[in-house]
Amino acid sequence: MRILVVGAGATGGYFGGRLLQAGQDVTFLVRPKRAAELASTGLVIKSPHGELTLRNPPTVQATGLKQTFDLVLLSCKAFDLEGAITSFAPAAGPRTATLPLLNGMRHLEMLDATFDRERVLGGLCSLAVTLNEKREVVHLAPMQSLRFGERNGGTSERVRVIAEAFAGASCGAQASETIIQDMWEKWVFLATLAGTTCMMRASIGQIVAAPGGHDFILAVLAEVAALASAAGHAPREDFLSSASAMLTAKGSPLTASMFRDIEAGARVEADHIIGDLITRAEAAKLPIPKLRTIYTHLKAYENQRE
Ligand SMILES: NC(=O)C1=CN([C@@H]2O[C@H](COP(=O)(O)OP(=O)(O)OC[C@H]3O[C@@H](n4cnc5c(N)ncnc54)[C@H](OP(=O)(O)O)[C@@H]3O)[C@@H](O)[C@H]2O)C=CC1
Ligand SMILES: CC(C)(CO)C(=O)C(=O)O
Repeated sequence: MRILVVGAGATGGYFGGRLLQAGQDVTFLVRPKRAAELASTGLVIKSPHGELTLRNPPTVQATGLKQTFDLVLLSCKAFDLEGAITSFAPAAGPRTATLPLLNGMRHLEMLDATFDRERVLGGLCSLAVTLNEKREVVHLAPMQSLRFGERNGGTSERVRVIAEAFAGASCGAQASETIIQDMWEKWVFLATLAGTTCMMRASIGQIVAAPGGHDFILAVLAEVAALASAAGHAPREDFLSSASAMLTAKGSPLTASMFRDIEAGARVEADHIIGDLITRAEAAKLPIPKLRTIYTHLKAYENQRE
């Protein structure tokens, strides 16, 4: 199976690197700066699951994309999606499956508009990864999971083939027969985690230890969960109880990748992760006072960066 990983940042570098390590036919679609970095230092992964340096990982730049691939693993940030779609479109033939790893949901509609719905799978990843100052991929905690599946549910031959390609990569990848529900639940968790830790500039444990912190987190969770329910994807009971526990755990160092981006002064996916929820709340006429404050805060941060 020929796999094109779009982006060799934190998530793309991690999962693409694990696939390469397992002997899969992987090429990274990168921009010039990242191409030069990878050519000079290789792709370096530092992880509790094992460190890895891949010298000269196969890369291609948009102008050099001449052939189609079987699978596109899409790992850009939401604000780069339009440009990324234009770049990888020549690699997506009629039988190419695109598997996005982005948080949120709105990217599915954007991908459908270019590639048609049946060529776009559902997907998500759960792990904490970042690029350090040496541009190495640093995996911050043992948790790792990547899920993918048919958006109409059930399974298919192409999903089975993708699962086979991931089988030797030991990166927690697994097919799902309920991927859209899984993506909604991930969004509920992430929006609560990113919204609260970014606004408070603190980890879950530090927020919980502050007066009103525990209740604030649960109130945000309730707002996002109500939106998922209004969209027909009410979070499942077991998800809600484990999410509530993780999001209110005393002493927890947990933060979101968006929090790490803010700490680094980097751009954030405010519109994709929180703004899209506000749009949906307005359509459903649901009150979301906490999410509105979080969104104002993130947009003010973005204004400050300009
Ligand atoms: N980091 C994490 O722990 C997690 C992140 N996510 C989600 O995964 C998604 C990706 O995040 P993450 O991996 O952290 O982001 P990064 O910023 O680390 O990586 C994104 C990469 O995409 C590349 N890119 C963007 N546009 C293009 C293009 N047109 N052609 C080629 N490469 C391109 C960027 O390249 P360049 O270097 O040139 O800018 C960058 O290397 C986000 O939606 C995030 O919310 C989900 C779970 C965990
Ligand atoms: C939920 C979490 C923390 C793990 O995947 C995440 O998606 C992120 O930090 O962006």
